[in-house]
Order: sequence, then structure tokens, then C-alpha cells
Amino acid sequence: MTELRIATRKSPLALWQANFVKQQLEQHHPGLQVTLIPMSTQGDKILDTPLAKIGGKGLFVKELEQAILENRADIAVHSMKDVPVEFPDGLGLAVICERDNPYDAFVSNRFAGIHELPDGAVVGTSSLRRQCQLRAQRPDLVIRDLRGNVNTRLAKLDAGDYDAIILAAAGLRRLEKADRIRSLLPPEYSLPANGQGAVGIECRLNDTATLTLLASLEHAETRYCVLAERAMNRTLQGGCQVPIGAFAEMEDNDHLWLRGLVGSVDGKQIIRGDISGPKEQAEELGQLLAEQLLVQGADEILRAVYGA
Ligand SMILES: NCc1[nH]cc(CCC(=O)O)c1CC(=O)O
Repeated sequence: MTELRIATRKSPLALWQANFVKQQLEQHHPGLQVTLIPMSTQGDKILDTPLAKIGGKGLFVKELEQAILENRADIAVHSMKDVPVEFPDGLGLAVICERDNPYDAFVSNRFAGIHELPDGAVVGTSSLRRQCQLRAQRPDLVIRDLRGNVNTRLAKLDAGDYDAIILAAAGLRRLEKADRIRSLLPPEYSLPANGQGAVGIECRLNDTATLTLLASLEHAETRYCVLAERAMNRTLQGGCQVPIGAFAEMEDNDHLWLRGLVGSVDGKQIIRGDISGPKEQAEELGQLLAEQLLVQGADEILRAVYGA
């Protein structure tokens, strides 16, 4: 292979991630020419509505997947957090790259952390998972929706619309905005979303030449962790209208520890659980933890939202 085409969204974060993959590939394969094909996704076009209200799955990836399926591109580079837990026929996760910082970050021009926020402070985030966990600890906070790419969100904070905002640390680091992070929210406080901080590469599963080319970017530990997290979400069948957190880390070389959470948006109910076991059983662990959470009451929360 001498040429490889990457389908990517046009946001600065997506372009950073695509360029990161391009650089890695060109380094590992001298002579290989990697080109970016930037495209708009549905998720990029709907700018004002909170994503949870739109409800479609894969809003940020469908157009990219279509491009690979139609052979207009060879691979798509994604934030794993945005990738639906099921793939279209013929496509799959060729590679999961090493995870960057997986935590949520507290960003503010006036306050150092959640605990310093005064009563009734205004916090920006559209993520139901972040809203739920914030409200559980600080019911007094006023939470307002905040959409747009990372730079847009920072600009809205700077314009004075919010006292603080919550963003993924990884996105800020990639865009060289890590200096904006006032504190990291530990997972006990804000359990991350499945896949947060990890970049994944999708391609046609029968494209063996591309799969071979990509293999050197694979990070085994990250894959185990992300597989466990995604399996938990898959078993819960929770769409984006229910706060769900899933975060796995390696306990030692052979075992992983997965924590999960399902909550109500008002933060009044939170079901938590955790499980650990051999890394080779990552997906079984995710499924088992989901089943535990369902029995403990997550089923009721999901039913209340989806009416199933
Ligand atoms: N939902 C958008 C999105 N998708 C991935 C990231 C951050 C980077 C990552 O998690 O890899 C973000 C921004 C954010 O949550 O602040």
C-alpha cells in the first residue's frame, strides 16, 4: 500500500486526532502517503440542540462510516467516546490507540474546583452523565447546556456565561489547552464515559492490507479497558438519554478493574458497581457488571426514560 485515506470530522479535535494517526503511520511506514478527507457529520450540523434531545446514535460517525463503506476512504479516526457500541456490517475497530487522560476536567476563570463554587453557581455541560454526578454532590448548582467544539465552549466560559464548565481532559490536552484545567475530577466524583480519552480507528474488516498497516498503533491495555466499558454500555442498551459512566483500568498486567454507574439526570438516583477479573474476559466483565447494575435498580431508571 502506498496511499491511505482518513475520513475525519472537521473540528479541531477531530483533525488533531486524524493528524496524530497520519504522523504515526507515516513514521512506521516510510513511503506511505496519508491524506485527510475532512467531512461534516450530522452531529456537527445540529449545533444548538442538546445532543441528548436529538437522540440519534452515531451522529458523529455515520457519514465517516459511509465513506469507508463506499471506498471513498480507507479508515475513520474517532474519539472512542463518540463511537456507538455496535458497528455497521463489515466495519469494525481496527485499532485502539493508547488512552490519554481519561478524566473530566474542571475549567473556570474564578474557581479552583467544584468545592470552591459558591451556592447556586452556574456550570456548563450538556453531558447527562456529568450533570447527574454534579447534581448528586452539589444539588445547589445551576447546570446549563453547553455545546460546540472545545474552543467554542472555552469562549463561552470566557464570555462570562458560566462560572465553570466541565470538559474531557484529553480534548484540552490535545488542543494544547491543558493550562485551562483547574482540577481533574477523580473517578469517584465523575466517572468518565466509556472510551473517554481513547482514539480508535475503524475500517472495513475485510481490508487486510489496511489492518496490517494499522497494527503497530494498537495499544493492548487500552483495548481491554475500552472493550469492557463498551460491553457494559451495550448490555445496558442505554442510549444517550441516560447518564451512564464506565471506566476500566488495569490493576496489574493481567487484570482489569471496571467501575460503572447509571443515574437519573437529577442526580437523585445513582446505581454504582464495580468488578475485576482477567483482561481476556474484558467483555464478559462489562456484561456482568451491567447485569449487576440492572438488578440493583438501573433497569428502573432506564425504563423510566425509554418506557420499555
Ligand atoms: N462529546 C464530544 C467529545 N468527544 C471526545 C471528547 C474529548 C476527547 C476524548 O474523550 O477522547 C469530547 C469533548 C468533551 O467531552 O469534552
